[in-house]
Amino acid sequence: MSTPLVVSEVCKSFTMHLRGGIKLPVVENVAFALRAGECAVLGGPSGAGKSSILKMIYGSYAVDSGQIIVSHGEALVNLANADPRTIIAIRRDTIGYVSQFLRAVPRVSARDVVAEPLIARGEAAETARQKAETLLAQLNLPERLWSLPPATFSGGEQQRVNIARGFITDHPVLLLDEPTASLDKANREIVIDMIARKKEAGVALLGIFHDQDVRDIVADRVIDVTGFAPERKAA
Ligand SMILES: Nc1ncnc2c1ncn2[C@@H]1O[C@H](COP(=O)(O)OP(=O)(O)OP(=O)(O)O)[C@@H](O)[C@H]1O
Repeated sequence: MSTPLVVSEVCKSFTMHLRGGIKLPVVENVAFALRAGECAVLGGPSGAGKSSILKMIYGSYAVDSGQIIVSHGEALVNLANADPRTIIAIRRDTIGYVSQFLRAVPRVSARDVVAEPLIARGEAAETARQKAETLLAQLNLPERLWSLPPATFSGGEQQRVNIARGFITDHPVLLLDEPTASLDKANREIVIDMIARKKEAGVALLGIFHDQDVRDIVADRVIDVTGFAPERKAA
């Protein structure tokens, strides 16, 4: 079984420039590997560093030290020191990310927001839009909303657009930050089903799910982030 992501010895602290430059360590020596076809879940209390770990893997947060090795096409790339162009290419082709909140682009329809990652990978616009519609229908987003910009949608509607956008490509690694937080039970079950299908397709998923029921269903294993707490190491 392939291992598309290996995290080792990753440390992260935040420097508070407005507080005299003090350093707040968040996680130390983060280490785990993600296998194709599994869904691992980051566990631990609020503030333990779960979102920070996802953001480092997506290249949104810088890494202080350590390695995040991702299989990108034929190459192995260390995301911890990758240049911005490489990070953009990895986001286009290798690592997908569903955040908790949709960053809505003004005047772009929900259909096009969802289709955009496929078009960026070279898919014909019409094919991408059709696939977007299929996903939006699957997620029960009313058809009358498809041609509207999502800025005025409800929280749950925006989240479904976000999920469709994250799931439309066949990225080998998919990061999920609370993808079901604003959804009702019926739509949560649809997303659980979509996660299962990604696993069957060999995608490696890493998620944060505060909803215990969802977590119990989707998680093949839980990575306890408290094990990477700086305080514990010092003790
Ligand atoms: N951009 C930032 N600047 C400064 N501190 C930050 C930043 N992002 C996160 N932190 C701090 O890092 C710590 C870990 O935050 P993080 O969001 O990763 O935790 P979490 O486990 O995902 O929490 P939650 O379950 O509440 O979402 C917190 O103390 C938080 O205040």
